[in-house]
Amino acid sequence: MAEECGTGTSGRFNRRAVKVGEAQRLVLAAADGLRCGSELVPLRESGGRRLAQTLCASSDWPPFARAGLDGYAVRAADTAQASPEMPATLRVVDSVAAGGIALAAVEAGTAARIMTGAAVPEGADAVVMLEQTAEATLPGGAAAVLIKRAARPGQNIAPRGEEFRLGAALAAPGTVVRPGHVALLGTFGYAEVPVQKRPRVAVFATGSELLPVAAPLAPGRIRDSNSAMVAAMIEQSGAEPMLCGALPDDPDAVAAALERVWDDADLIVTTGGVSVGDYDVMSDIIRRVKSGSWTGAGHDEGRQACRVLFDRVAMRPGSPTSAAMLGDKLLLSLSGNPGACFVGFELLVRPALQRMQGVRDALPRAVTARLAAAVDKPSPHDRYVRTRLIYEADGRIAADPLAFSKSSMMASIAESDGLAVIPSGSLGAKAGELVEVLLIP
Ligand SMILES: Nc1nc2c(c(=O)[nH]1)N[C@H]1C(S)=C(S)[C@@H](COP(=O)(O)OP(=O)(O)OC[C@H]3O[C@@H](n4cnc5c(N)ncnc54)[C@H](O)[C@@H]3O)O[C@H]1N2
Ligand code: MOO
Ligand SMILES: [Mg+2]
Repeated sequence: MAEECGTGTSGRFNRRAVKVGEAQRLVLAAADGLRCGSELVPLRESGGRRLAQTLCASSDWPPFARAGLDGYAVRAADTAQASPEMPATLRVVDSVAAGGIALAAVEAGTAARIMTGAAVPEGADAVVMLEQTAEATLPGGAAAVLIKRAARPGQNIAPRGEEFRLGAALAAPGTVVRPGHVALLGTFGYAEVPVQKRPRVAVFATGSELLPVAAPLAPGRIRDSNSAMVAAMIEQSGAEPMLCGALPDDPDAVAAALERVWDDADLIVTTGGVSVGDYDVMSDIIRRVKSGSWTGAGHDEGRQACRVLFDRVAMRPGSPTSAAMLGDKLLLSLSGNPGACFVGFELLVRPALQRMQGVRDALPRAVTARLAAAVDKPSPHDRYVRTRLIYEADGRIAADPLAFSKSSMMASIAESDGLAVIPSGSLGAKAGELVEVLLIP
């Protein structure tokens, strides 16, 4: 079937590996042109989304000077000489609950009973907690309060604008909305929140050996686990997966399937079929792109315009990972081997999705860690080894390379929270060596 794709075997082995950093630069530059725009969502649905613009305080916060506890609003000067033996006696002119407004100002010799969160009445400059007061009655029957200790001006009052001034920035574009942001946005009246639209990502597995997850195993066949894994990673990146199932090893069927999702997808991710084998169908598509046309005759010209970004990356696992622009769509073709598919996603797809959501700093974050065990496999390319990070008591980090970490293996994927970068050319790395570890969310 691969021979029918138009280019035969010529060019099959003619693939120049680009460095990982170069592949990331190419993908991020492409993703910059794939911004998905913004939308308004109700505040309660904004958690986990990325802000589309800087959001600002719509008032001072707090919006009025308010009591920090239950007590009496007083003029500090009236209490300057107060002591347990000689308390200051103040006439109580009002009682203010949170949400209420005092009808009377606090003038010399008076106080207002006040509850936590209530607006401090005019004239008062301190609040004395209930526990430091006693109720009394003045000759003539008016209510009074005894203050047993001098109050400091400003005590137990949150002044207007203490936390935020009107117009202060609350969060920058690209910020992931966390529960604390939701609280701020609610406080400032953002019933709807402008967030980045979720990129829609079409996911195709390729390989005639693949069975749906629900199917029983059959001789020589395996279930398509990459689609579900990639969909989970897409969701974790704030985007929306469109699962398109498994495609047979037939380039025309693949081209037709890519065209079917064209209008709905912002990005297309495929897994499998990128190496040099007879049935490696995505390599056929990439070779068609190289030769200038991937759709076949009679198709939309805009879709035909196409360009290969790279068809090999200097990394292990995932060296055959390929990328192309098909018209204005970005195609990222990951290896079929689950370990390589996972690493390819972390290094290339997640950064692309972040950038499409307005994140400048889209590449994986890295820490320096000490290898807990040797990785003694030499490699012509930088090797990204699935590891478990151990945060030690002295603040140092150890990286424990996981077993069953071959490209074709899955057991280590679930357990890994980092990719230790073992530089190319070496004999690997010894236990105790310091290495860079890319963090996996
Ligand atoms: N002669 C050479 N052979 C291979 C080379 C090479 O350079 N020369 N590269 C090897 C490397 S490195 C990798 S990585 C793989 C890449 O393979 P493909 O991306 O072409 O993937 P497939 O051939 O389709 O499948 C490989 C493997 O993964 C299984 N697979 C595929 N899709 C899924 C899926 N959706 N869910 C679970 N498992 C999947 C598939 O059955 C195969 O076992 O090529 C090496 N070969
Ligand atoms: O580069 Mo492949 O992904 O090692 O197995
Ligand atoms: Mg293959």
